[in-house]
Amino acid sequence: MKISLLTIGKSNISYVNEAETYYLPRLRHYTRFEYLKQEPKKVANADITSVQKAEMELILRESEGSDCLILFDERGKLLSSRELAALIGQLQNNSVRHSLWVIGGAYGFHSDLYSKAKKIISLSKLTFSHQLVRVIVLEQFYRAFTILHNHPYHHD
Ligand SMILES: C[S@@+](CC[C@H](N)C(=O)[O-])C[C@H]1O[C@@H](n2cnc3c(N)ncnc32)[C@H](O)[C@@H]1O
Repeated sequence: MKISLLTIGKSNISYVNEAETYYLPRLRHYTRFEYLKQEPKKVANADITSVQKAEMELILRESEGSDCLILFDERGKLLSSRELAALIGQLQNNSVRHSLWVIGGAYGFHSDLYSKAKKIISLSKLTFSHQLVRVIVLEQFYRAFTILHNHPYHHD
């Protein structure tokens, strides 16, 4: 299964760049992994809902080529690392060809987007910056694949 991770928002933070340099080759050792970075939408005289709507349209356009849309959102379902690994394994076993996982921008997702997603995953009850979530998700994807391949990285 190809995994695409779509991120929305600017990021020139060195710890994010370092995490990308560290985890992307490790992840690509296990799977076809596409990392898509989109700039936040600029809308004239923008209110938050208009920005969310423009970003939802962008996400839905990206999702046209995939067969499973998954959102990261603090209001979603909390998963352990083993449960995340199990979800990836389940998608692979269900012959999902291409899953698109999305980290929202500074304002989060438009309310209409939630019903279009197959899963909504929370990484914590805390709200993190979109930059920090990139680091967490890259590490958790890597951890998930080491779990699926019984490689000694995850210990519980
Ligand atoms: C700064 S947060 C969005 C802001 C927040 N929704 C709000 O109402 O202000 C940016 C993105 O990071 C991701 N995110 C932040 N905290 C998260 C968490 N605990 N679990 C999963 N995703 C999270 C989500 O994709 C979110 O859209």
